Amino acid sequence: MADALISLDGVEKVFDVRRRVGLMRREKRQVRAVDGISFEVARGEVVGYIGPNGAGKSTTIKMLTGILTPSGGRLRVAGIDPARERLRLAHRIGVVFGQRTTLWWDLPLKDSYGLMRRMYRIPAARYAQNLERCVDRLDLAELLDVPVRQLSLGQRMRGDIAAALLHDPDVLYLDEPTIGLDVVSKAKVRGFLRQLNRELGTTVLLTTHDLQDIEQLCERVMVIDHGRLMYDGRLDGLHAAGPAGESERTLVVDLERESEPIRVPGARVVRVEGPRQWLAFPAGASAAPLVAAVAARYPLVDLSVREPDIEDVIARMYAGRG
Ligand SMILES: Nc1ncnc2c1ncn2[C@@H]1O[C@H](COP(=O)(O)OP(=O)(O)OP(=O)(O)O)[C@@H](O)[C@H]1O
Repeated sequence: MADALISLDGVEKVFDVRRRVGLMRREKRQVRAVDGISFEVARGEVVGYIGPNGAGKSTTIKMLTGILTPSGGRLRVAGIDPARERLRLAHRIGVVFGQRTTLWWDLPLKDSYGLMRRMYRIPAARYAQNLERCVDRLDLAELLDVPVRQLSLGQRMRGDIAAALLHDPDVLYLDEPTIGLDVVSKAKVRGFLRQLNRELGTTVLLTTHDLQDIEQLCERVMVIDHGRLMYDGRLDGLHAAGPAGESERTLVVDLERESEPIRVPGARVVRVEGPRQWLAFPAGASAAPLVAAVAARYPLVDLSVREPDIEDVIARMYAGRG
C-alpha cells in the first residue's frame, strides 16, 4: 500500500503467565495474544477491528500506541516504531478508551484541555481552533466548567474524544467509544466521527462490540480471533465469508391472527410469537416469490425483511473455522 499510515507485518505478542497449581507448585504458561498479524491501513480510512472477548484487540491497540512491545514482527505507525519512539508517536496519535478516561477527574474539562495543550506543546492558534471545533461539534460549551467527575458517561466520552483531538493526530484509536452510552449519545459520537473523517481525513481504528458502530462508520472491517486475522475486507463481504449457504435473511410476517406455522417452499419458520412469525430463507435468494406465496395463502397484516445480523454471521464464521 503506497500511503499506508499503519502497517503490521507478522506482529506477535506472547505473554508469560504464571499460575498456581495446588499449594506449592507454580506453572508457567505462554499466552499468544497476537499470533502473527499483518495488515495495512491507508491514510483516511475508518477501519473496524472486531472479535470476541480475549481475541487480542486491546493487545494490538496497545502495541500500536507503544504501551506494549511486540514479541515479534514489524510494526509502524506514521513511519514510527511505536515501542522505540513512544513520545514522538504520541504527537501523531489520539487514543480514547471507552472504559477509562484520560481527563483529570477533579478538574473542570477546560483545565484538563489546558494541561493537554502544555503536554503536547500545541501552538495557541491551533489549540484555539481545534478546541472551538470540538466544543461546537461535540456540544461541550455548557460542560467546560464542570469537573469531570460530575459529567454523565456520554458527556465524559465526548469530553475524552475532544481531548484526543486537540493536537491534530493523524490517527485516532477508539476502544469501545460507545460502550454504556444511550441511543442519543451514541448517535452524537458516531455523527462527530463521520464528520471528522470527512472534513479532516483523520484515520480511525475502531474496536467495538456494538455492530451498529461498525455499520454506521466503517467501510472496512477486520475480524480477529485467537490472535489471528480471520477476515479483512468490506463489511458486506463478511456475509459471504461465512460457511457457504448458511447466511440467511428473515421474513417477518404479521398475520391477522395466531395460526399454525406457515408452510411455504424455500423458507422455514424459526420463531412464532402470537400472530407474528419469522421465516428464514437463504440470503442470496429473492424475497419476492416467498412474499407472493405467503400472501396467497395466509391472511396478512404486514411484512418486512430483516438482513442477516452481522453478529450472527461472525459467530457462524468462527464456528465454521474453529
Ligand atoms: N498483561 C497480560 N498478561 C497476560 N495475559 C494477557 C495480558 N493482556 C492480555 N492478555 C491475554 O491475551 C489475550 C488477548 O487479550 P486482549 O485484551 O487483547 O483481548 P480483547 O480482544 O481486547 O478482548 P476484550 O474484547 O475482552 O477486551 C487474552 O487471553 C488475555 O487474557
